[in-house]
Amino acid sequence: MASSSLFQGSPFSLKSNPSLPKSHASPTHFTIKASKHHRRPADENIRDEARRHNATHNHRLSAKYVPFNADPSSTESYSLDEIVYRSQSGGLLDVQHDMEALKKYDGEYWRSLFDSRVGKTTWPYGSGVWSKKEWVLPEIDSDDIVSAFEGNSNLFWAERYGKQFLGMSDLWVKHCGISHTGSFKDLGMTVLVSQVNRLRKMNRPVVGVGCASTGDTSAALSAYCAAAGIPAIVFLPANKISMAQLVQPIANGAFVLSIDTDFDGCMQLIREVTAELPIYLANSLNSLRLEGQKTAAIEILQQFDWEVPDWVIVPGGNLGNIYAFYKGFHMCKELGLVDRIPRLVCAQAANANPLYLYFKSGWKEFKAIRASTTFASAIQIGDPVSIDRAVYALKNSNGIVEEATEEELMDAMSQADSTGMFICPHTGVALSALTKLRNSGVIKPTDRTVVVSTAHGLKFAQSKIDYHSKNIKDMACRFANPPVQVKADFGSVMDVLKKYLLSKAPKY
Ligand SMILES: Cc1ncc(COP(=O)(O)O)c(C=O)c1O
Ligand SMILES: N[C@@H](CCOP(=O)(O)O)C(=O)O
Repeated sequence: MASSSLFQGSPFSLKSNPSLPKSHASPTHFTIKASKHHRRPADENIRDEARRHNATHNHRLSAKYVPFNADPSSTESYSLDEIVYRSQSGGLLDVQHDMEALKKYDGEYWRSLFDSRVGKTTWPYGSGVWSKKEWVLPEIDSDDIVSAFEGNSNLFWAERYGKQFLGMSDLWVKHCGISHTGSFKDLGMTVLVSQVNRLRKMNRPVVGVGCASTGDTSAALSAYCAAAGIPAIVFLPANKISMAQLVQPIANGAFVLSIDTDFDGCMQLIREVTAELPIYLANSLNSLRLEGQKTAAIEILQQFDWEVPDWVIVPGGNLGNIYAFYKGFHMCKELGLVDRIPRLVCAQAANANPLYLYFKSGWKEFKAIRASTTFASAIQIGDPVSIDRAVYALKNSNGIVEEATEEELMDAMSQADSTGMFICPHTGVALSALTKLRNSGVIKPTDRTVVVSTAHGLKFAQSKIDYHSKNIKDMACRFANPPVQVKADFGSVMDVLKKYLLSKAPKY
């Protein structure tokens, strides 16, 4: 157990509430006292209030960049205040936390601290990301944080979908896409843009922030930059993202380049450009992003009262997120919040499946591919930058990779919608993977399974319109539910309604 003295100087220091006996000190006490008796002065906002509290905190926790999966003898590391995306050898980087310092607090401490912050407006902990600040960017001043109180997304019990289509009783959909800009990218972008905000205050040479995107990273980057007054530059593959996604950065005032190439071409260009110009790279090649995204994994455990699900299924494209989930789960295990991690499944569209092919080869040879058009357009990626991270995550979680054809993913999306969800095609990919693993008996009927929904269905309304109008070449659109055209007279309306009600009437 953590001794009470360990709470001193912690983010919820005893100094905040010296009247409490040390044996009863807990993060929760601070919050309860604050919410019951404290009234913010009229001329103070929640940021000012946080600044006043933070003056007593001492930051003993830290994090730095190290080469990803480095040899234990490696001494290469960089401050998070440096602008660096690659290791000396050209490999990926990872954010490494001072685990010894974090381990001074036991699992119960962290569980209570994180639980105590849910549902509050205390800056910045009202965010599902920043409620885990000590594990994300422990050293950033709360005043520098750019947050839309992202995270804390719904974990939806997919009761009807699970029962009707899969014979499952414990199926959940983590709605990461019901968020500020409509995708899980908000979780990572709050962290990256906050760090940029800090760098700019330190007069580091960052004029703007840029990304290549299939539509969700660009939306999140544009919104967070707009909130902070930082220029955003987005490279989009022309005619390959949805209208709703295209209009997001335009509306948020970003500098939008529509480029006649695919995502991989845009990614290559933004890497070259950010090496030449004072533009900070916002794609998940930048490991800062994954620090925010990993909090979705912690949140899932928290929502299950720190019980570990058996499976978590994540749609994969550039492959940062599957590693972020692994990292979040692994940190919870290492720091004693839980005693195991779930098995991970990465789900890819068959039209954009380089990881699946690699997995099927027994991890023998990775080949980048040219991804074909897919309704899951945000994962139309053939040369994922985080391939090494994904393989690491899957190997260390006894993971699996599955794929879904266009028809499978659209049918799964439509079936899910018919049970009250309104999911994106990428979530359809994940649900198809689940169906295959259920049919093959790998996932059992009673296994607690979480499907990660990565974007809001409204961003992909056109794909649903095409499906329900049976307007897709070579697709049966078996679950289409087109509107019935009917004349504007009582008799005609009654006729179609009676027919409908008869088809729905219970058979006794
Ligand atoms: C909606 C959606 N789902 C899934 C993904 C895949 O995430 P990742 O690139 O981290 O694999 C992306 C982006 O790539 C996305 O925008
Ligand atoms: N789906 C992504 C693709 C880029 O992924 P990133 O996580 O590396 O930024 C998008 O929406 O752009």
